[in-house]
Amino acid sequence: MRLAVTDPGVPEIFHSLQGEGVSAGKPSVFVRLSQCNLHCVWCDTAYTWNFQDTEFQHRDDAPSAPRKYDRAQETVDRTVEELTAHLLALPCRRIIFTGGEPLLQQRELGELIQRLKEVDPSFYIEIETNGTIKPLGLAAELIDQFNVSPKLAHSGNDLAIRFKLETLRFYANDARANFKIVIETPSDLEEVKALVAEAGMPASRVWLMPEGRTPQELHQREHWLAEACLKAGYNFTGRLHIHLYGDTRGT
Ligand SMILES: Nc1nc2[nH]cc(C(=O)O)c2c(=O)[nH]1
Ligand code: SF4
Ligand SMILES: [Mg+2]
Repeated sequence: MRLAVTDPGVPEIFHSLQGEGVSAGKPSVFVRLSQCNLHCVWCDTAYTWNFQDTEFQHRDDAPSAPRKYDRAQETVDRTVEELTAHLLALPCRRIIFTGGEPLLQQRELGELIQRLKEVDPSFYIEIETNGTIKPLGLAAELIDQFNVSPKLAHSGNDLAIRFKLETLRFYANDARANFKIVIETPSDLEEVKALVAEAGMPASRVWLMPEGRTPQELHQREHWLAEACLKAGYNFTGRLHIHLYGDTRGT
């Protein structure tokens, strides 16, 4: 499987508190897989996809110098066997596969989860996914919780690649899925309401989260977003890890 790295050659696997959404505050092991099928302008893990041979644009780009990452330096490959051994040795059974988009590697991911649960059925598996890819096979069967984060227009992705109605309806009909939508401005609320209605997401399984990669940016949005959640009946989530550690790999 292809993973992101904290340092060249070191896979980004780390023990931290889940910072976002329904399980916020829970001790977890994160496994960050490389590669994404979307290219959000504000993505905080652009080192999983914004490689030198691509044309993608990101907010961090300087006008004449796009911020691009070296694919070889930013990725590392590990077999399912190696990852199984690595995760079994860690003192935490809540595993969160994130990325990038982890379902791009769902066949191997399913095998990895199967091996983990064979050894220890108490493993609890969350996945952070952008909601454009349906889980299949072992992944569909064995993932305990889908944290689905559909992207709005402000992400900069074309509608055709970021919005897959049938896939969102699939998640809306699966009680293991909850939705975590990144919000930038109060005007995003109308887009959220239309999305929630069209996909049939129950409001009780919808979390709104401020966009921000610094405590200051988050703070600016938290107050009006909390009010908006109260008014519309959605859940609110901050980004605990940004307040605790800043925008740092491996946290
Ligand atoms: N602590 C912590 N919580 C997180 N929840 C979702 C994360 C992600 O990057 O997907 C994340 C992350 O990177 N760190
Ligand atoms: S879907 Fe997630 S990982 Fe992919 S570009 Fe958007 S924010 Fe980044
Ligand atoms: Mg993150």
